[in-house]
Amino acid sequence: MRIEDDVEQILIGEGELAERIRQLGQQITEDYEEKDLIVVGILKGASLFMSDLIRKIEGKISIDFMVVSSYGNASETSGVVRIIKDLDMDITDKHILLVEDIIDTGLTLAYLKEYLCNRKAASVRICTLLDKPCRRSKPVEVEYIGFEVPDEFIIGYGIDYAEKYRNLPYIASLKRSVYEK
Ligand SMILES: O=P(O)(O)OC[C@H]1O[C@H](OP(=O)(O)OP(=O)(O)O)[C@H](O)[C@@H]1O
Ligand code: HPA
Ligand SMILES: [Mg+2]
Repeated sequence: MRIEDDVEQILIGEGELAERIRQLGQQITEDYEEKDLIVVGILKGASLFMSDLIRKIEGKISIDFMVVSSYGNASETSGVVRIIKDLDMDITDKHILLVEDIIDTGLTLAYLKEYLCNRKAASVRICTLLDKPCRRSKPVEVEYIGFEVPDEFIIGYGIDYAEKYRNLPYIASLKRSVYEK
């Protein structure tokens, strides 16, 4: 079976992604002018978005990564946010921008925001490529949003189902028959 056979619908194409990421980069550049900024990518999902976004941010930023997981191979959250790799850097008095691929229930980002605020960062803001607001169970403030997506299981551009489909260059919905069997 080809990977495309599991795609229900392409929701956001490559061109649209590139243009929105350019706009986000410009906005972040303006908002953090003269500030000591660490951009933190949340792996694995944000890997592609992070690498494209930071190339659209001007200025002397630093980058770091965390590896966090709560979905595993399932299509619903386990409810437990596991930190598999923590930050390498000391974030005391630094401005932190968390970069995520998708906010769904809000559990992951609410947990991470509190976790980093407790480490005495100067500020912690969130930039997510996708927002699925209809599924939110944990409210969390998000400063930068790329696109809103419907209540479908999303794949592509870094986002997986059971560790597959991250390599699709666009954002798509996954056929129900794939995750409901
Ligand atoms: O708002 P929530 O319901 O918490 O869902 C969002 C989180 O779920 C996904 O991570 P996942 O646990 O699948 O890890 P991954 O990035 O390695 O795929 C996604 O990358 C977000 O981090
Ligand atoms: O729709 C989704 N797709 C993949 N991973 C996710 N994690 C939260 N929501 C999703
Ligand atoms: Mg995942």
